Amino acid sequence: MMLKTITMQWTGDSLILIDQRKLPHVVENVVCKSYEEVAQAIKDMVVRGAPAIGAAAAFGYVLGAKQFSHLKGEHLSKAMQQVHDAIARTRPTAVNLFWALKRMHEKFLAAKDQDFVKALEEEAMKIAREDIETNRSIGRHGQTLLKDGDTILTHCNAGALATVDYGTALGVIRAAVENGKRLRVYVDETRPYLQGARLTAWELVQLGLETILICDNMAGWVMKQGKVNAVIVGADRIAANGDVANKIGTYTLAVLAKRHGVPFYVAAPISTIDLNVKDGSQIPIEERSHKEVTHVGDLRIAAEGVKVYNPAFDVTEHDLVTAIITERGIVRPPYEVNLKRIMGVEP
Ligand SMILES: CSC[C@@H](O)[C@@H](O)C(=O)COP(=O)(O)O
Repeated sequence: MMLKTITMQWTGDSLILIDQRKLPHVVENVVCKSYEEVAQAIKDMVVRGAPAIGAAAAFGYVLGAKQFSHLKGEHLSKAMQQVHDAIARTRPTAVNLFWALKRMHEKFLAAKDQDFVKALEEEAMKIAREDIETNRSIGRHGQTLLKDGDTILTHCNAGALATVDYGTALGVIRAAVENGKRLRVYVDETRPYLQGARLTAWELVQLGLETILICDNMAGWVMKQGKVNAVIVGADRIAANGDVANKIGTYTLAVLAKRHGVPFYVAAPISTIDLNVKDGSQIPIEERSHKEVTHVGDLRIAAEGVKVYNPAFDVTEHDLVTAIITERGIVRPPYEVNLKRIMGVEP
């Protein structure tokens, strides 16, 4: 069983990840041969973006199963729980990580006495292939919201690199272009980790789109000048009421979009919706290293001794979200009812 995309390759006994920390200057891979190495790669952001983290976690779980395949009964169950927990501890906000691990763990529990490694590998491949299909479908639905000549603003990276392939927010843009619409895209640099400048700009330029990089604090002025027709972002977790956790700075953009009458769209798979979380206040927000703020790359830019606050995500309240684009269609308010409906859960 093999899989090869820009973001990841599954060879059967290793997960090869493009090292997103080094892009766009260096295109280099990190080879993971154990679940511990996959967990470290997620934690260190070799691989990042909610759907990509989910798929990588699933393959990490398979590697764990291979490492412990000599065990039986209780010993095996304990070891697989340990694999699950080690990968789950890496990053707290993107629910796709927990969604994929739950799916893998349930498969393991159901497979038990059969060839569980084979069953798990099949499940991980299914998660990865489904993700590609899902993103294409998000694109098909989302592109209907855009028209020829539109200018889009996006934040962070919700492209092929943040998924197994194709992307969510960038998937919508790609699908529109594939449908013959000419688009221009403003890309927020996305301080402090610079996913926009380093990853999204790289992807869009390769796709041949007119791509304009701006600093995050320019978005308001660009909107005020009437240069933006729609904002499209991805999501790390969507609460039952439609509140959206996404990369820090997303909330600011949503407020600005409201102020300027610009539609604010969130493109995300159903696996990003967490009905167990009532509203955004219950979503855990990851705080990352102070060095991401005090430094650009390895260059220190802030005074020694300064205090730092570095939340990696924020929550945009549902009333600021014009629509949520999923693989099953476009969801509009009231989200409380319509998200459940699209997920096939009784409201
Ligand atoms: C399709 S990716 C959606 C989100 O995961 C993305 O916008 C984002 O916030 C990524 O954050 P990151 O910290 O780079 O993993």
